[in-house]
Amino acid sequence: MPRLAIAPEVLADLDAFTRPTRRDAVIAMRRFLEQTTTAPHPERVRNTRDPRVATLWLADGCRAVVVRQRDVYWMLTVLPDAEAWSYAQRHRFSVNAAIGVAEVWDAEALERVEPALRRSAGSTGERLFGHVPETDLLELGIDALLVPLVRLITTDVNLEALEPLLPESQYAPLWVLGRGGSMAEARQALDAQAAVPPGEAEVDVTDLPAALERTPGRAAFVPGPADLERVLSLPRWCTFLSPAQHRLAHQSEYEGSVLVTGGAGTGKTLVALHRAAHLARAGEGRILLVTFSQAVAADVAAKLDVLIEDRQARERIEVGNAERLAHRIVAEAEGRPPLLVGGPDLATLWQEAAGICGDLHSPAFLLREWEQVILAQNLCTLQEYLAARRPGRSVELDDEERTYVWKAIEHVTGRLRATGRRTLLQLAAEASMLLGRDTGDLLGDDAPRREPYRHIVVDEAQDLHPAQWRLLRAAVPPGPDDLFIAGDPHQRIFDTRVALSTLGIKAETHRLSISYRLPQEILSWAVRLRGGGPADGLVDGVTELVGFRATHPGRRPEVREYTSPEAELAGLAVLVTSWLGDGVPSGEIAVAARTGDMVKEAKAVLGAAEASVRVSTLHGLKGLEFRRVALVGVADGVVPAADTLTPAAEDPTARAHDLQRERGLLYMACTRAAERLYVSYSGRASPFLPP
Ligand SMILES: Nc1ncnc2c1ncn2[C@@H]1O[C@H](COP(=O)(O)OP(=O)(O)OP(=O)(O)O)[C@@H](O)[C@H]1O
Repeated sequence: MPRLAIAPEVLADLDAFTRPTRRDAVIAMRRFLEQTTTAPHPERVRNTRDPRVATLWLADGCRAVVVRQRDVYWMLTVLPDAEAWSYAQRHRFSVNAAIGVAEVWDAEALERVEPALRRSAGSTGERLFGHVPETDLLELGIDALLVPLVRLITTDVNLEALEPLLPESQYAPLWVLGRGGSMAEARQALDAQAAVPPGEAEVDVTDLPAALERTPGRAAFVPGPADLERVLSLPRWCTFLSPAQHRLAHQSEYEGSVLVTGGAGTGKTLVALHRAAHLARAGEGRILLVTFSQAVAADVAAKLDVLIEDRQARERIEVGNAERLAHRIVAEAEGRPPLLVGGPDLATLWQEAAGICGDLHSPAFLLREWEQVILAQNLCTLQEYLAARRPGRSVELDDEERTYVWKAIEHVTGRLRATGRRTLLQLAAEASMLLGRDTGDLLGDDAPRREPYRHIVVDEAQDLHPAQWRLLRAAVPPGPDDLFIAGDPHQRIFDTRVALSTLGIKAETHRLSISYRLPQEILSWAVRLRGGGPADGLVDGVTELVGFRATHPGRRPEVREYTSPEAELAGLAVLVTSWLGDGVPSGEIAVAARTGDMVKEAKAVLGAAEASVRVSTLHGLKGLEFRRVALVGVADGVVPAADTLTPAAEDPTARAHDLQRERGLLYMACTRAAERLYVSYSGRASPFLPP
């Protein structure tokens, strides 16, 4: 029986055919797998660059291109007849000599660009890889046939133009070298292309079937018709991960905790979903998948339903957020749901507290001190507070001042206690103490009384507060695969700059750097907006955005200036109407603004224009993705929101952090757009917008 491996492109290719043709094509594939008498058979194509390539007739005007070796057929694409033959003639198929993965490259297109490269090389002495010895290029897995062409490349722009024509496993190390990276860095980029390391044995470049087994992102083996149906009917992200994503999600076991960082759209959520699925299938205990909000949780839960076929495994995973977990634990312990304090009441209490301090410190200063120093370190007594470090707070407080501040804060906590109310962070702190007390050494398998989870997978980890981290830490016993954490410090939208190591979470760290969501133009614009600089939190030290790149080109973001807010809103209505007119489903369009008032105005104007799409605050976009995103009111004084900034006179460090947070918020919102980004303002532009 033949063994069939499906490439990811086949899914979208089949969708391009009419429904009856698609159905016939799938029936033909099934017959091929089962080798029935009516099964299609491989037909040779004339003038191919590779003798192993053939086509399979699947339906009228619909043909698959396969590369065959021994009993394995790698199905690369499904196209109308003439296009299938042309594809078969144009491409080469090889095994990367360094890491043993299967590769496809458009040899004809490369031959066509060679004269232009030669001309450009002739007109200048410059060579991007002139200094790199041939042995190094070969060591980096560059195919010997390609080395002469690589030698002709003069600039990184030349190289980038070749990206669509080269296999990613050859492009990735070249890209690093081309930007001045060292051999070691280029080797790292190459190794990241191996989903399954080739092991000690030397790679056999003639063994394509073995290479396909090492290339799960480009070849899904379908042993039988049921597997075939499943791969063809599921969305692509369920089956095909990039090598780095695959390795992270499917490693059989990690010794302890894992942290995955990466820029926007690099697949962190996807990896978290696949890791949760992997752990659930391995079948040991309950798993909590923590997301940021209930809205995102619903989306994540629906994706898990699609990803995990086995119902028992699916039921092992609970999707929730830290607030909900804390609420449940406290409710269970106290026998009734805890009462939460409302925002206005809390604001009044902080006003009173500031009065107690003789108005030496503002309510905002006291609130920060409480959340970022006292709750963050779980300080329970004045003595502990007097002895504590106050990281991130630049205003020094001597013992006397700290005692005043403590008293003021005690006023708030005392009033809350007296009225039986709590904040969400207090609830988290309480829940982690309850878990510590109730589980303690009961976390083992012998007495799993309140042991909540065997594994916790955390997405959007950059915005969790230390109190919430302590809760998660207490909710899973330390051990192999206890915490799998994904986050991006550059997208942080709250003031929670905490390194996991300071919370006793020692995580091995990995990084994803290729964005599958953002077109290159949106990515580079957003990076300029973010400042490209480092961000702290999660990891020790800082995370840089260097090496962050996109897989595809697109349109540049459109930035529009208006003379008045009315004109800006009218412009928004025209824009969204035109997007809907382009056939973009309303669920794939998002409009957002910094303030609630602007959200209301945008809703009103879009409602009047019968352009009903999602409209939210910038915060409301977190964790989501849309084809097209319009951000309005991105003006000076609005972004950053003046009322959220600590006055520099009061605490310059806090102000700098506030500005970073606001910048991160705008960056996060901009990077939700998979296809088009529109940003508008009236008056002066936000200082965050790149020139
Ligand atoms: N290997 C891949 N191939 C194709 N598409 C991918 C791949 N990895 C991720 N994607 C797609 O890219 C998009 C972004 O993925 P995901 O939401 O997991 O990224 P993220 O890193 O969590 O993003 P963010 O931090 O910006 O929220 C999704 O549409 C996802 O399906």
